[in-house]
Amino acid sequence: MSTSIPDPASAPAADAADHHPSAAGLAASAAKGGLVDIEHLRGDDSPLSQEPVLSVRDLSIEYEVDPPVRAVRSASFQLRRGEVLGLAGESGCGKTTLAYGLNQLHRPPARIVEGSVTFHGQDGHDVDVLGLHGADLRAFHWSRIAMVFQGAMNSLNPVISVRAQLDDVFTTHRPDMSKAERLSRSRELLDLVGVDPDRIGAFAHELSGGMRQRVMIAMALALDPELMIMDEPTTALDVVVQREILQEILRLRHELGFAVIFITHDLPMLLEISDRIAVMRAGQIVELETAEELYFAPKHPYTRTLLGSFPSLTGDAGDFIRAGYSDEETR
Ligand SMILES: Nc1ncnc2c1ncn2[C@@H]1O[C@H](COP(=O)(O)OP(=O)(O)OP(=O)(O)O)[C@@H](O)[C@H]1O
Repeated sequence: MSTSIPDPASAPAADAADHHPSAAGLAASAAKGGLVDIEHLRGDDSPLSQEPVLSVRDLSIEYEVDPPVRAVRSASFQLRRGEVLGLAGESGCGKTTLAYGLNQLHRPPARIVEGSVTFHGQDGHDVDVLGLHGADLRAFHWSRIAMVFQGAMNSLNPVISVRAQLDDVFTTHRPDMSKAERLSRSRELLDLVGVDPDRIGAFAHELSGGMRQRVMIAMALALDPELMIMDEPTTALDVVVQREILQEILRLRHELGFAVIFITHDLPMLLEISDRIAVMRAGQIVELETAEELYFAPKHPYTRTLLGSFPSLTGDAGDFIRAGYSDEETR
């Protein structure tokens, strides 16, 4: 059964802001309590447009094991150009399977059972993502949709330098670039993600975890993708580095205009960084709303349960997001 997802065009972010305290207000109050101590960087001049970059329709994915596991069930949503869409839900609800499947990065025993994924390129052409194969699919990865996953920083090759690894992305996907252009673009990318370009000759073991993850983000950005899928990209990092990298990601999407699908267990964090949040339960998207709507007026009982499972969001223990608002406003 198809999940009913509100049409993004009929639920603009501004609507929520009209009825509830602003996102910036959420952040300010969060900052006071300090538990989700990240700056709210979406800002009022978010690059969010109404134009879609990705349309997912009735996507179902199954693990062909005995008995089969239907990990994603008729997921439908539309992602807008420049939007940060948070994907929330308890462990095992299908977030990672969805993220890999919609990008055709899933591996057996996972199989796409039904559905469609359409990428709406900035060049005006639509791409049937699930119809891509071989060289076309490889070209599509990185250049249109890039992925950064939790262990990404550990997948940097330990025996070759950062320079060689960035170089590799360009020689594979942009064979016309000269050596000088590759070097200059690589240095520029490191600078963009907050790594000193002079570290370009470093090997992975010479870099901290945070720096390695930044290098992975630089690699993901190398070919100017229009969408970044980030699966727990900061979970393995300490809280301070996590916060710095989140700020960097949001600054970059603001500067470069790519959309982000951001997966994490950390609902308070998603409330801070996302334009909209999709809540998944047992393979289904049960609610998709602006962060404000989701927090102040959750519709699905599971969303309320999920919010309730973070005492800092709803209870007396943390009381940080509510700080500054009366109980009436947050009920
Ligand atoms: N290789 C596999 N074979 C069989 N079942 C699998 C496999 N990988 C995942 N699953 C099942 O698919 C479902 C969705 O898993 P998935 O990893 O996508 O969830 P998730 O929400 O990303 O979880 P987490 O937050 O813990 O990463 C779970 O029931 C999981 O047990």
